[in-house]
Amino acid sequence: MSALRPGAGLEASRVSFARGSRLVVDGIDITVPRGAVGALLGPNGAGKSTLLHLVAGVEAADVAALTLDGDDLVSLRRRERARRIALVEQDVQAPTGLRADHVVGLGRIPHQSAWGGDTSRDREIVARSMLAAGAAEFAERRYDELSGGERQRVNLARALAQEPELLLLDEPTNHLDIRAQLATLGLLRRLADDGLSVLAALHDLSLAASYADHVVVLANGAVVAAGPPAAVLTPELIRTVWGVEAHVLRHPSTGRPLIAFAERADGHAADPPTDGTDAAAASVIAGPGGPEGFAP
Ligand SMILES: Nc1ncnc2c1ncn2[C@@H]1O[C@H](COP(=O)(O)OP(=O)(O)OP(=O)(O)O)[C@@H](O)[C@H]1O
Repeated sequence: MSALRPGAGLEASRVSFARGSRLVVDGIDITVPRGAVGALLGPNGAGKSTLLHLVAGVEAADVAALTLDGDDLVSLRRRERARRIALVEQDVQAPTGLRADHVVGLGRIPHQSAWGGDTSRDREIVARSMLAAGAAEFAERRYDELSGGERQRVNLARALAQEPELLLLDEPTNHLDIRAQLATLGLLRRLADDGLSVLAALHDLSLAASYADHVVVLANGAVVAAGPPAAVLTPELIRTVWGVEAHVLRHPSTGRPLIAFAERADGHAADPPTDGTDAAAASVIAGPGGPEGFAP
């Protein structure tokens, strides 16, 4: 990794945004240092997608101080911002009939001149991005005929093709089978290790704890906790924010938090485990060091 200057990465402060009279993002401060993976957690409607949109510039914050590597994002021209920040959204509209590799090629637009068209370098980056995101096998298929998980991989490839400094992802594991989830988060981890800043909204607390350096928990548009996963993801916090009972175990190989929910089928909280055996019954996930990529 290259030497970092102070303030490298994303620094967002006092980010606020109202829809009508309702403040849906309420004075949020968030930092994602260069080379770090940050996970944005919180219940439905907490404001995660809205915050990602505000950072990406899809919507304009009412109030915000946003810098990327010390540069003011708010005053940056749209094209420059698109060169430096990529957003993987949950639902992407693409023109009907477009091939998957052409959708990925859209990620090159901020780097191209108006009359230049695709260069061999653009095509090489598209192919490399599709391979990294596990989407190479769909390259010639129509995007609108792909499954949800296949489209999700193409969306990630498109963002990688943008060659951003900051990668924002809204539930990037949505629709993905477990192998693809682990491959995606492993890929994000490796990209961050190479210097990318990553901020992903996630619902799976154990996956977030396995791959993120830092988690930020939102509720009602505000940050309720932030810090290393092991410090933040406590049973008390999970009960307060999500209203569910959980046991926080240790991943047997990584030592990172592993969340086992303690809700019984009748809707009542289960009794806490009496020994460590419940840990084995919890869904054990591979942390960094698990599957290396999409190839079987
Ligand atoms: N287009 C919209 N018009 C009006 N309200 C909206 C719109 N989009 C989002 N909201 C509201 O803003 C709040 C924050 O929504 P947001 O999508 O950011 O939450 P989220 O944390 O991403 O939720 P989820 O986990 O369900 O994706 C919610 O109360 C939501 O209903």
